[in-house]
Amino acid sequence: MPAVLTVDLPLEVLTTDQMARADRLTIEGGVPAMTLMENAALALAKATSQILQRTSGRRVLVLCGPGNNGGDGFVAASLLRSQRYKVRVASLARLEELRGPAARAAAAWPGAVTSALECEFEGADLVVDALFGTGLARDLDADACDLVRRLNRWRRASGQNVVSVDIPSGVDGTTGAVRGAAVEADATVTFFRVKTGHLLLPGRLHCGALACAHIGIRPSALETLHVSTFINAPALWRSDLPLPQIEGHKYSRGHALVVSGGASFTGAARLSAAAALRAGAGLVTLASPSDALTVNASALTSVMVRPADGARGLAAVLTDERKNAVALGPGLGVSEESCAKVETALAPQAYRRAAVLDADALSSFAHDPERLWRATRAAPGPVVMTPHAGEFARLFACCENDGACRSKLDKARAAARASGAVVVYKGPDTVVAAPDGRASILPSATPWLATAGSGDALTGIIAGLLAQRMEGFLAASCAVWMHARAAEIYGPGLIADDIIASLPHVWRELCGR
Ligand SMILES: NC(=O)C1=CN([C@@H]2O[C@H](COP(=O)(O)OP(=O)(O)OC[C@H]3O[C@@H](n4cnc5c(N)ncnc54)[C@H](OP(=O)(O)O)[C@@H]3O)[C@@H](O)[C@H]2O)[C@@H](O)CC1
Ligand SMILES: [K+]
Repeated sequence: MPAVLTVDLPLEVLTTDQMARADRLTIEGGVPAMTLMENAALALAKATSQILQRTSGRRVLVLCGPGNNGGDGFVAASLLRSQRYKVRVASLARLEELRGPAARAAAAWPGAVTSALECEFEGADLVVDALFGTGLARDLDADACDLVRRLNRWRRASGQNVVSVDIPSGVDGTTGAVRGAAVEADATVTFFRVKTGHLLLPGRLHCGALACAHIGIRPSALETLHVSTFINAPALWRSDLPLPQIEGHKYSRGHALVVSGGASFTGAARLSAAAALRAGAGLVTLASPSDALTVNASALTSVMVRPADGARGLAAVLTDERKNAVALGPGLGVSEESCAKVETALAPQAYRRAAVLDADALSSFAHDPERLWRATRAAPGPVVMTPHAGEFARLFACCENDGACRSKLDKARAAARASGAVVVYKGPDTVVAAPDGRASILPSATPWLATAGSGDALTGIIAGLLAQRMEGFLAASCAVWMHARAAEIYGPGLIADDIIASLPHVWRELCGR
C-alpha cells in the first residue's frame, strides 16, 4: 500500500454545494466559466499523459456526460489530440442537448463523437471518465449503470487505467455513496479542493490516486463558505503538537490515568497505558482492581500501578489533581459499576481533567445513552469518545436514524452535538467531530490496523496527548493520524504492540529529526 497519509492535499474539504458556490463566486468575480473549464482540462490532460507515458499507451477513449464534467472531457480530448495521442470521444447526451461551456467545448472538438452507451472499450490504452461530476443529482439510470459496470469489468480484465474527472462518476460528491453504480478509477483529478465524497467510504475506494489541481479559484473564496471539514493531516494540528521543552520535567508533560479491568481483562488497559507514554505523557498510572494488581505490576515497568476498587477507589486515586487525563473502557467490562466509574471520572470539579471513553465505557450506557450525555456535558474538561460502527449504532441510534444525517460525517457531527464531546467515529475513514462543528476525515488507513488491541492503543495515544493539554478536537485528530501513520510505517504483519513501538518513528517524522 502506498504511503498516502503524507501526500500533500489542501486542508479544507468541501461539499458539492460549497464547491458550486466557489465556482459561482469566481465566475461572478470576472473569471469566465470557460477559463475554469480549460484549466481543469489542462490539469486532467497532464495527469492523463503522465500515466500514458508510464504505460507507453497512445489510444485514449473519453466518455463525456451531459454537464460540465463532460465539458472538461471534451476540452481534455482536444488537448490530448493536439499532443498526438489517438483520441476517441463518446457522449452520453446528444450534442444538441449540451448547454453553456460544455456545448462550446463539444463544438470545439474536431473529431467524431459516438454514443457512450454503444461504445467499445477494446483498443483503448486509457479511458477518461467525464460522465458525471459534482452535479450528480440522483441515481444513475439503468443504461448509465450498465455503461459504468461494463467500464469497470473492462478495466479489471484489461489492466488498463481509468482516470476520473473531478470524481468517479456515480459517487455522490458530498456523502461518498454510490448512486446506483460508480466508476472504479486508478486516478482522480479534482479541482480547487477535495470534496467530502472523495474521502468517505465507499467513495474513497473508487478514486484511486487522488490529486487536486488549481484551476483559478482564489483561496479567498473559502472565506464565505464557512468550511469546517478538514483532511486529517499534520497541517491541521502540527502547530499545537506538544513537544517536550528543555526546561520542562515529567510533571509538566502531564499525568495520564488509565483504568484497568479485573484480573482476566488487564491486557487492553496496559496497551492503552503504554501508548499514552509513547504519545508523550510525562507519567502514566494504571488504576487497577486489587485482584489484578499482581498481574498488572509484574507486566509493567515504566507505567505505575495503583490499587483502585470500584468507583470509590477510582475517586480516591483521582483526588490527585496532577492526574489531568483519564482513559476508561479497554477491558473495563459492561456493567453498572463501569457506568459509575465513568461518572466518577467525568464528575464536575475545580480543575480541568480531560477524559477518553472507549469500548466498555461506552457500551455500558447502551441502554441509557442520555445518562452518558448528562455526564459528558457536565465534565470539567474535554471528553473524547471513540466508538467503532457497532458501538456508534448502539449509542447514537438517534443520529443513525435521523433523516438529515446522510453520511458518516453528518452522523459524527450530530453525535458530537448531542453529547457535547469530541466523537471519533472509527473505521477506515475515521471521522473526528467536535461539538462546535469542526470535523476531520482520515484520508487513508491500512487494513492491517484492524487487529486486536488497535483501538486500545488509539485510546492511549489520545489520553497521552490530552495529558499534555492539547485541545480535544486537535488531540483526537492528531492521535488518529499518528495511530494510522505508525501502522503504515510498520506495514504488513502489524499487531497492536507494533503500533506503539512505531510511534517514535512517527514523532521523528513530525519533529523533522
Ligand atoms: N464553472 C464550473 O462550475 C466548473 C465545473 N467544472 C466541472 O463541471 C462539473 C460540474 O458540472 P455540472 O454542474 O454541469 O454537473 P455534472 O457533474 O457535469 O452533471 C450534471 C449533468 O448531469 C445531469 N444529471 C445529474 N444527475 C444525473 C443522473 N443521475 N443521470 C443522468 N443525468 C444526470 C444534469 O442534468 P439534470 O437532468 O439534472 O438537469 C446535468 O446535465 C464538475 O464536476 C467539474 O468537472 C470544471 O469545469 C471547473 C469549472
Ligand atoms: K467523472
